[in-house]
Amino acid sequence: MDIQIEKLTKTYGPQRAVNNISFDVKTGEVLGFLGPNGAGKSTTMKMITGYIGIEEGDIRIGGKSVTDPESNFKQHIGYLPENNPLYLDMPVIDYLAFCASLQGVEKTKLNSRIREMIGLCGLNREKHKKIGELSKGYRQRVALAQAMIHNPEILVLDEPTTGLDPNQIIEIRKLIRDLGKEKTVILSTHILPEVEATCDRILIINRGEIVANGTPETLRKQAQDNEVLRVRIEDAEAGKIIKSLNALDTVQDVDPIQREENVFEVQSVAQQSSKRNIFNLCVEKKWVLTELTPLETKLEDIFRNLTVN
Ligand SMILES: Nc1ncnc2c1ncn2[C@@H]1O[C@H](COP(=O)(O)OP(=O)(O)OP(=O)(O)O)[C@@H](O)[C@H]1O
Repeated sequence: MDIQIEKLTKTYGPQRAVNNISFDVKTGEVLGFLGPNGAGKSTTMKMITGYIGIEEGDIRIGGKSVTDPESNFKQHIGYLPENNPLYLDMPVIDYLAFCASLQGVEKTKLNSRIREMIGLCGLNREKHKKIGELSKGYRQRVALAQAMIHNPEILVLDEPTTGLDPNQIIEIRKLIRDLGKEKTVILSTHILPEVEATCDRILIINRGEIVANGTPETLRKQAQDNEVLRVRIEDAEAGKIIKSLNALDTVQDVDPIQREENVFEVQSVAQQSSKRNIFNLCVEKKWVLTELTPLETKLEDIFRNLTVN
């Protein structure tokens, strides 16, 4: 089920938490929502799930506006809020049964659905404990189980792996990827490797505005106007190599790498590649080229450049 966000705005007092943002999410897509603290991620997610109202703009879910009283959009959405309001006195299994009935899961399917979620979220040993007795990570698993209990077509997950141990993080990321093949998933996180591991597309939001939207590869390409190559050339003197590399038309800058003999970072002029020129130079000079690797811009750098103000 597709989601369309159009010119969405939300103001708290004098502050615009979300400022005129528009984006789409398609079925079978996992969208990673990134942004520094206070950027407006949770506010956007709360509007998508109907937790708070829309001030300006529109959200269409499966083509229908959430402002249409007949759209029943909430039944299609599973939501893991940032601070999940779990009922601490309820045993896990009763809580899931309660959530399932609230979400309208048919009575005949209730037990099998609860069993499935308990297995999927690794809650078997804890299922009879009260939620208040669970560790932080297990509470997060219960929260995930409740978000998925009614098998919704859309999942909105606000920092889904917070508090989980490394094994469970790997399992939950795999689960999100698998779910994302058929469902529409939006997840927010501060963990950049998490986005690379789970998301098809990244949206970066800063001070309520979208500052980037694309696949990790596209964002890297956009950020990297100039090719940077790591080059190792042997059987020649470093000074001569630097001089010859600098003389190539496509090369803008050459930096020798400290502590590594005859290794250089070569930056090309904008929109040009120096790979062939470097190879041909080594052939001509009879130098041995043992490394020629493009250096990628790290997602961390892209994020910092777009969000540090
Ligand atoms: N109920 C509220 N009342 C007043 N201001 C709010 C309220 N909720 C959020 N804000 C403000 O709106 C801005 C965006 O907050 P939001 O929680 O959406 O950010 P976020 O990107 O989810 O941040 P974080 O990564 O820290 O969770 C913040 O400046 C926040 O202080």
